[in-house]
Amino acid sequence: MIEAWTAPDVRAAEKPLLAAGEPLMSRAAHALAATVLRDVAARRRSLAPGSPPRLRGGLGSDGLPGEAAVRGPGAGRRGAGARGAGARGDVRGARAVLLVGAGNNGGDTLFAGALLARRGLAVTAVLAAPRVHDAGLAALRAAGGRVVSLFDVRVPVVVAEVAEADVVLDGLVGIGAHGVLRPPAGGLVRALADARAALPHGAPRPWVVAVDVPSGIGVDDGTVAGPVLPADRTVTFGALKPGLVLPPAVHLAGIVEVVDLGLGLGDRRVTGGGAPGRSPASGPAVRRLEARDVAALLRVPGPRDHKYTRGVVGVVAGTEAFPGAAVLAVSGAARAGAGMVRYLGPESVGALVLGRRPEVVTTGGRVQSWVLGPGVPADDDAADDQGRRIFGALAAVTGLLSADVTGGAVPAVVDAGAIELVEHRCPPSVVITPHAGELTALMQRLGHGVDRAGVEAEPLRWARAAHEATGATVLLKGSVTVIAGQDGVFAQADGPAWLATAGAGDVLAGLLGTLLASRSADVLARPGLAAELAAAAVLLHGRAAWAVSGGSGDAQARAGAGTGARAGGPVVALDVADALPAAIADVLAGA
Ligand SMILES: NC(=O)C1=CN([C@@H]2O[C@H](COP(=O)(O)OP(=O)(O)OC[C@H]3O[C@@H](n4cnc5c(N)ncnc54)[C@H](O)[C@@H]3O)[C@@H](O)[C@H]2O)[C@@H](O)CC1
Ligand SMILES: Nc1ncnc2c1ncn2[C@@H]1O[C@H](COP(=O)(O)OP(=O)(O)O)[C@@H](O)[C@H]1O
Ligand SMILES: [K+]
Repeated sequence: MIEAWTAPDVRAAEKPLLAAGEPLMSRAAHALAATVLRDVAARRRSLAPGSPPRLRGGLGSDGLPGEAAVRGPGAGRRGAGARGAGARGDVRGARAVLLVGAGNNGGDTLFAGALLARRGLAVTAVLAAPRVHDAGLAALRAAGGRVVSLFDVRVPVVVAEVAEADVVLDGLVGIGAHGVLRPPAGGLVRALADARAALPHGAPRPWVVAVDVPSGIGVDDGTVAGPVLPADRTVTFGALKPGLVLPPAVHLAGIVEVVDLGLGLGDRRVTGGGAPGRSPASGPAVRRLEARDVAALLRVPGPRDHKYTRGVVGVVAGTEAFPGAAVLAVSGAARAGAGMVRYLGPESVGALVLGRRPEVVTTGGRVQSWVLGPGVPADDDAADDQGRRIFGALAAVTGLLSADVTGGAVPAVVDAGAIELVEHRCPPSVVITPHAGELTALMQRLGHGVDRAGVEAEPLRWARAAHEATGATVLLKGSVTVIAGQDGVFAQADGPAWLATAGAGDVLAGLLGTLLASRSADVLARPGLAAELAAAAVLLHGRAAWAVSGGSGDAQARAGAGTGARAGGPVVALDVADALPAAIADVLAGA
C-alpha cells in the first residue's frame, strides 16, 4: 500500500523528532544531494564519445539511460544514508542552478547545493526571497557556491542561466506553500516553464529535481492553480504528499522518490488536522493499492465453492444502438471470475452477448451484484426498457423497495447512462463510475455550477463532493483514477494511456461487478470495502491493459523520464477483458 500524508500530518510527525534534536534537514539535504549526483553522473555516462564536455549537450532527451534506481511513489524507500551514490561517475564541472525560496524548503536546497559544490559542481543559487535560510546560505557560500538574487537580476537572465545548466533544483516552496507562487518566484517559474515548453521534443534541456514537491502544486489536494516547473524527479521527505499521487499535480512530479526520515507515518496514526473532509487521526489522506494489496482483497474459490457462492453478477447494459457495451461489460464480469453472469436487455443484444459468451444466462434471478448502465444512454427513448430495469435494480440497492419485493440489497456498479438515473441516496456499496464528463453532469444535476474543466482541475474535490452528495462510492476515471469512499480516497495509476479507448470503461464496470459480487456480504457489512475493491478493479484493469499493450515496468516509471521502459502499443477493450484472467493470476502469484 502506498500512502500519502498531508502537510499537517507530516509536520505533526516531525515535531517530536525536531524537539529531540534529530537532524532532519541534514538528512534531507544529504539524500537530495546523493540523488542529484547519481542523476548527473548517469547523464554524463550516457554521453556519446567525442561529445563536448558539457553534460547536457548531446543527450538529446530528457532521459537517464542506464539508470537502475527508477522508482515510483512508494515503490521503495531510500534511507537518508545513501551518500556517495553519485561517486560512480565523475560529476566535476557540471552546472547546477538552485531555485531558493524563503523557508526550509530553500534551506534543504542550499545545504544540498553546498554538498554538490564540494563534489565539484558549479553551483549557482537564485534567491527568490529577500531573506533565505541563513545557515544554508552560509554553507553554500563556504562551499564555493555562487549566489544571485532575483531582486538584482532580471528573469530572462536567470532563464538563460538555467538553459545552460545540467540540473535545476526547485526549492522555492515545499509543504509550507500557501496558494499559487507569488512574485518574484511565480514569474520566474512561469518563464522557466514556458521556455521548457517551447523547446522542440527531444531537445537537450536541464534535468529538473523538485525538492519535496514541485513548487506551486497544491500539496494536499493535487491541484495546479498557477505556474509550476515540471520535474523529472521529485525527492520527497518523510512521506509521500497527496499532490504527488493525485491528478493533475502528479503529472508534474516525474519520478518520485521518498526519503525515509524515520517519521513513523503509517506505523501509527498521527493527529495533524489533515485535509478538509478528513477527520484527524484518520490515517493517510490518499492511498494507492499495490498488487499484493489486491491479492489480499480477491476472494479465491475453494473446494466448497459453487457458482452461486462465488457470486452472480446481474448486468443491465447495452441497447440496440449500443450493443457492444453489453458484450464488453459481460466479458469484463465473466473474465474476472464471476460464478455466473446474468444478462438483462433487448433480445437482439442478448443474442449478441451469447454469441460471444455462451456461458452467460439471459434469464432473471438472484444476483450478488448489479452492473447497471454501460451502453444505455440516459436520454434515449429506445433505452426505456433498460431504464426500467435499471430503476428496478436501483430501487433494490438503495433500499427503496423492501427486500421481499427485490430479493434484497446487493452492491452495484452504476455506470454511464445509469448515473443519470440515480435519484435517491445510495449506500457506499453502490459504486458510481463516471469519467470527468459524466461526473460534471451529475454534479450539475445536483445543483453545483461546475464544468468539465473544473472537475479535471480538482478531481479530488469533486469525487469527494459526489460521494458526499449521493452517499455512493465514487470512482472518477482517468489516467489516475480517483476513488472517494466511506473510509477515504484512493488514487490508482495502473494503466497505459492506450487504455483511453471506447469500451474500456464497460470492461471495468463488469470487472468491478464481479469483485463486488464475490464479496457481496462483506461489502454490505463494511462500508469502506467497496472503495478498496474499486481500487483493486482499477489495478487489475490497468495491468491487463499493460499486458495487452506489450509494455513493461510500473506506470509511473514508464511515464517517467525516458527510462528506456517500453511504452507499449494500442489496445482494444475486449482484449483487455480477455487479459484479466492472466492479470489476476499474476497478482495472486505475487508477480
Ligand atoms: N520541518 C522539518 O523538520 C523538515 C522540513 N523540511 C523541509 O522544509 C519544508 C517546509 O519548510 P517551511 O515550513 O519553512 O515551508 P516552505 O519552505 O515550504 O515554504 C514557506 C516559505 O515560503 C513562503 N511561501 C509560502 N507560500 C508561498 C507562495 N505561494 N509563493 C511564494 N512564497 C511562498 C512563505 O512565506 C515561507 O517563507 C519542507 O517542504 C521540506 O523541504 C526538510 O528539511 C525535512 C525536515
Ligand atoms: N490517459 C489515460 N491513461 C490511462 N488510462 C486512461 C486514460 N484515460 C482514460 N483511461 C481509462 O480508460 C477507461 C475509459 O473509460 P470510459 O471513459 O468510461 O470509456 P467508455 O465509456 O468508452 O468505456 C477508464 O478505465 C479510464 O480510467
Ligand atoms: K519545492
